[in-house]
Amino acid sequence: MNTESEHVRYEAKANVKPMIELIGVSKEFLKPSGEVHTVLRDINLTVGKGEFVSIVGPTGCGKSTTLSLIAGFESPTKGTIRIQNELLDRINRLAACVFQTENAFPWKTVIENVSLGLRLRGTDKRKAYDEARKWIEIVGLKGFEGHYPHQLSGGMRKRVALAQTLIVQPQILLMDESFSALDVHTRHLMENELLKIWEETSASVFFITHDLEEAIALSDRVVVLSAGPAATVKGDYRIDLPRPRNVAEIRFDPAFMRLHEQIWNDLRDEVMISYAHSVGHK
Ligand SMILES: Nc1ncnc2c1ncn2[C@@H]1O[C@H](COP(=O)(O)OP(=O)(O)OP(=O)(O)O)[C@@H](O)[C@H]1O
Repeated sequence: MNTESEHVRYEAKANVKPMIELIGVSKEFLKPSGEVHTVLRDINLTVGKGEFVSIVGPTGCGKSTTLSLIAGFESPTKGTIRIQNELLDRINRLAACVFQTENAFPWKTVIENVSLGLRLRGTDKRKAYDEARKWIEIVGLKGFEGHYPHQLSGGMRKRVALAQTLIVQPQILLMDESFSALDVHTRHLMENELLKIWEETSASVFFITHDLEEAIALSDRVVVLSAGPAATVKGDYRIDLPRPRNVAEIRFDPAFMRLHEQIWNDLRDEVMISYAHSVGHK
């Protein structure tokens, strides 16, 4: 059951302030042949402050490119990106990324890895370690502070990656297939963990996944990108399922199934187009 304060928090989300805005964004790359390859075309997309937005779309359509643009790793060929109402024209300092691959240095222990972000920002060692211990506990790794990454399971290393990212308290969390390498059970645990942590912060999350069920279970909105080249926003769905959610159980909710059917109808067409392209190119 939702408490009253949770209810107010999620009601308020309907009119949240924009944190990330992509306005008429296109992205082109030059092929080695010199030909222009348009990956994204005229993307209009807003992620509100504290909002959890997932993006789904056929393989190769431009999801990671969209994330790179928001992170400021790449700049748009056309259009603008605004972060908290300011034009983004450099690395996005409010954002932190969690990728599919792990971020931990193998020669550093868990606490050294987790505290690193703060140390690099100039925090003294004792304070950084105190803060790291707190985040290690939050992600369920208390007792493993002195372990090296190779002494941990894949799921535990993913927890280290989350703690490494969350310790700097980013206002924007960019996640690219972050849990896709995990077995289903560990994945659900991590997803629930992520929701719990996110609910305690006001971070805006931009989450890339191939898994529509994961997108619906986690998000406030699911955005469908069309098949590339020149992918654009095909659908933008509000997921008004109650919170807090248990990602494993919410899938049995009839409202979840209705949303799944509706979004899948949109996504399936794009997956088929993308598949036809890939077969055509073989
Ligand atoms: N730096 C680059 N230079 C040239 N082409 C690029 C570059 N980055 C991405 N691309 C191309 O842009 C397209 C979209 O790639 P992107 O990785 O964004 O897709 P995606 O939707 O994240 O893919 P997947 O679902 O397979 O992870 C691909 O055709 C890719 O080859």
